Amino acid sequence: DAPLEIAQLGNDILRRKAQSVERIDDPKIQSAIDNLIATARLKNGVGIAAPQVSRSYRLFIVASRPNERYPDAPEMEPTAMLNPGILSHGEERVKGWEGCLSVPGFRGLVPRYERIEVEYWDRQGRHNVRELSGFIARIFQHELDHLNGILFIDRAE
Ligand SMILES: O=C(NO)N[C@@H](Cc1ccccc1)C(=O)O
Ligand SMILES: [Zn+2]
Repeated sequence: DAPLEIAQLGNDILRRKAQSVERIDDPKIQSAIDNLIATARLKNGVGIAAPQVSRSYRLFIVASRPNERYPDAPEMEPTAMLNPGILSHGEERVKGWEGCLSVPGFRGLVPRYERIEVEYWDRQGRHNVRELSGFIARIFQHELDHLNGILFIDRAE
């Protein structure tokens, strides 16, 4: 579970469309999940996506918890989300501050949907459909962008 090197802005892997995960029970996928959780914790991140540790898979971790940058972040168990997607969203967008472990030294005001209905497969291979809102919805959208080669600076206003 050694924390992994985080790709920085300018690294081409951050601009690629990541590949769908075919076999969730593949030991390579399961160890990537463990490494991502360890890396997010070490870097005090509230989320992290596989392309950021140079694994171009459609996989990220959402691990919201209060920290000095986001003191009112909700607490949740770090959750691996595989082959995620947004099924529907409300009209309302809200601007909020974001940063990125791959873009150190920058923060930006980014508009995100306030409420989204999402689907993803968890690390046990179960299909999940959930309604997300607020900061957790923001993290999901930030991480989903990473799987499509989009960074928050592309959206910051
Ligand atoms: O770079 C990442 N994830 O890709 N980590 C960001 C995630 C994030 C997302 C949305 C709002 C604030 C912060 C972090 O600072 O933990
Ligand atoms: Zn990021």
